[in-house]
Amino acid sequence: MSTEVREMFSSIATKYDVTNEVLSFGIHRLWRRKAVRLSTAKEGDRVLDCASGTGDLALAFKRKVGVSGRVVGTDFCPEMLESAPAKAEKEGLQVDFQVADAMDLPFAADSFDVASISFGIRNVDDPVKCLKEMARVVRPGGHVVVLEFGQPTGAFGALFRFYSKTVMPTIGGLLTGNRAAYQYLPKTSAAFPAGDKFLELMDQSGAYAAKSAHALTFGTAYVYVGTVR
Ligand SMILES: C[S@@+](CC[C@H](N)C(=O)[O-])C[C@H]1O[C@@H](n2cnc3c(N)ncnc32)[C@H](O)[C@@H]1O
Repeated sequence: MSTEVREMFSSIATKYDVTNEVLSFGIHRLWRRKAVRLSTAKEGDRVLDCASGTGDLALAFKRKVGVSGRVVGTDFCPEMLESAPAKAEKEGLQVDFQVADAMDLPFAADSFDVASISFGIRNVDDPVKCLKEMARVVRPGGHVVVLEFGQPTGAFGALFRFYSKTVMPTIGGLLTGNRAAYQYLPKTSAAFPAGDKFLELMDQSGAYAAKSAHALTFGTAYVYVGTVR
């Protein structure tokens, strides 16, 4: 499974940002800012962004923690990370990008104040193991922040399901040449635990003293925040 996921992201890596921008109408930027706010990260903090991809959330954290802070972005797909250092340099931001699996992080316990993962946890083989591993590298009292798609309900939900099942694969396919990757996205989002169900996964990890779920854009996405034991 993880090899297939890595190959899929490798195949869309160079077109990932532009496709993201088009398909989300730029809203992903607001969601990332909200995730940074909810993390309570502050100037000087050490932040690890897992499954960082092209680095957008890592860059958002670096803007927050400033020059005295440290941000590391990791991903198990080197091709996804390829454009991230140049994006950071263009903005004059110092972020360290490394290849690493979010379920087996090459960092000592308690190395970070915050660990994050955006639109990544849905793709890992074992989300509970990942939540546990992210908590391991964060100091007690620090935060793990997860940004992930949800399943909006009502009229907006119906519109979103139509959009994600028809428009997304068509536009995503045209822009990246990999229609299947943009069929995978709505399919996995529809099946992945959202809201209270995701909080149950956090409980199962046994790693969090407190947890909360914050719905974004009528539940299209959620930010989950866990306080590490
Ligand atoms: C949809 S992209 C999200 C990228 C980025 N976080 C963002 O918000 O745009 C999912 C990313 O998760 C990465 N990924 C999936 N499973 C992973 C794992 N087990 N360890 C590290 N990265 C993983 C993929 O390589 C891909 O870059």
